Amino acid sequence: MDPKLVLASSSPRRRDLLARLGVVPDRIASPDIDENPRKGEVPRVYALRMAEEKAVAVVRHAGEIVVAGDTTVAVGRRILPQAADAEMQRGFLELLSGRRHHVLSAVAVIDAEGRLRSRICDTVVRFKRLGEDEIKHYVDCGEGLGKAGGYAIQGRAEALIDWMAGSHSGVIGLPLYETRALLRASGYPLD
Ligand SMILES: Cc1cn([C@H]2C[C@H](O)[C@@H](COP(=O)(O)OP(=O)(O)OP(=O)(O)O)O2)c(=O)[nH]c1=O
Repeated sequence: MDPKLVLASSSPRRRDLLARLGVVPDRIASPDIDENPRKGEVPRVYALRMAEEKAVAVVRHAGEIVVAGDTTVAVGRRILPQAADAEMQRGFLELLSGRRHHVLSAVAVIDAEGRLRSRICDTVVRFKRLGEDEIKHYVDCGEGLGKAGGYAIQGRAEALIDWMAGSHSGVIGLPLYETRALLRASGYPLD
């Protein structure tokens, strides 16, 4: 019998990204972990640790495969968390304006035997120099709230991004190339 798949995520974007692999999770569980970075923890280590801790945090029944993800926006060593309000979002966009930053997107899969595998994808994104009016309009549209770094590349932010190198799906929340590879390596039947 094919293994059951659990998506350990409260993010609707991760569910939608799995659908682009033709995958519908059998169960969705919200991981409840401490997302505070450790002192001096570098972004890529943090993102991988978050994805792995989310996968481990949800209950895995016999025969189930668990998949989790974490998307971390980093400017140098500084991690930009999810924008909690408009003020925070404005500050992030002022910081991101006219410069490159990294989006570290990690995916972790626990197979039916309990083995954990994880991969990370590092995408470089550059916003154009943003005018006050562009920042105001983007903040006012509200799509960046609750998103790492205060923006959503799958939304209106993409029109403000003049260059990127890496994985578009990774910036949104689940790098599809790495996710497909890990699900196949973990025995999930995926073409
Ligand atoms: C940079 C970026 C982030 N995001 C979102 C993806 C994630 O939902 C969120 C990053 O926070 P995460 O902590 O990765 O994910 P989450 O808290 O939303 O969900 P869970 O931990 O339960 O899986 O930001 C976008 O939707 N578009 C983007 O361009």
